[in-house]
Amino acid sequence: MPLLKVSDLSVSFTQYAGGGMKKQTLQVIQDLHLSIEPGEIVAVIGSSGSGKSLLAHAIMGILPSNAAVTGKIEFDGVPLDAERQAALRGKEIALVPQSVNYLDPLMRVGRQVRSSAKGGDPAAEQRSVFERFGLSSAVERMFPFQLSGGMARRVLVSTATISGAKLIIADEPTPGLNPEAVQEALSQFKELADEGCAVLLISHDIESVLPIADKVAVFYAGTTVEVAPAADFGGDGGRLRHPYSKALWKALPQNDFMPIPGSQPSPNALPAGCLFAPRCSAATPDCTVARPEVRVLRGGTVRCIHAS
Ligand SMILES: Nc1ncnc2c1ncn2[C@@H]1O[C@H](COP(=O)(O)OP(=O)(O)OP(=O)(O)O)[C@@H](O)[C@H]1O
Ligand code: NI
Repeated sequence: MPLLKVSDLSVSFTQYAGGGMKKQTLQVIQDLHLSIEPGEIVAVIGSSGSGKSLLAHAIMGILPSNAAVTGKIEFDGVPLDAERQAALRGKEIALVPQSVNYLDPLMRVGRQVRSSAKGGDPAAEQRSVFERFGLSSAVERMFPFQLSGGMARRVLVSTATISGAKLIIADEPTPGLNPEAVQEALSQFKELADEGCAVLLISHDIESVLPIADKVAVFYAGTTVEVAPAADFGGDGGRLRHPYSKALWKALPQNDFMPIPGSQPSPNALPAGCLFAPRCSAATPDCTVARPEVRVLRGGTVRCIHAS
């Protein structure tokens, strides 16, 4: 049984445009599906604005109050409603945020990390988790502004680890880190997965996450166009199922370095049929009729009527 199962998730925001007279709906996530098993690392890949962070916030239950959510999120086989989200947040489900701005600027970091401990001896647990992630005991007494980027990231990972969470959601955990620090950060997530934790790893950078990911979910304009075993990202991309995943793969410098023409549609101007059709070289008139359903194909899933 998956630890987390997201089905048909949609998120929209209502905004008032044109001097507050006109109401517009921004459809930011549509019919999104995703599941993750204990011990598994699922990488969520997609360009800026594709809905990656909003998915994380929807699972955590921290979307802004003007967001309307439909669909189903289940954790451990039980629906994850607002009450359960509040009860599990920071305990069974932990977020490793992108930025140190999520730390309390006025509290020493040791104390912040200890406040997430679930065991009986928070001080001992905090020391052991700091040791595990190479943070000296002096760091305990520092304030967030005194930390380097790499130290701050280790503090954030320490907080998630000490909580003993079953699901860790890491939102772009490696921005601005040098390549060695990126590898170090990713190996820490791999260790947590090896200990049985499910890890949802959000990233722009498909290459760096591939070595540790089990599955890759490719996001486009607020939906999952493909979920593939990580091993399918290889060679000329021929094992991939969706034209967008293939195009992403081919766009990498070490592959064809071919950019994808056009741009991702904005949430207030989504095309009627397949969201990728306007940019797809394989699109036919059928593609513009309706949103393609999710299909299971060769051990993955795809939303494309032509995929085979
Ligand atoms: N509070 C909000 N109100 C209206 N629109 C929003 C709100 N928050 C996010 N959006 C829009 O939702 C879409 C998805 O945003 P999201 O932050 O999930 O993207 P992302 O994939 O995480 O991008 P990035 O890689 O840049 O972090 C974007 O078009 C964004 O502008
Ligand atoms: Ni984001």
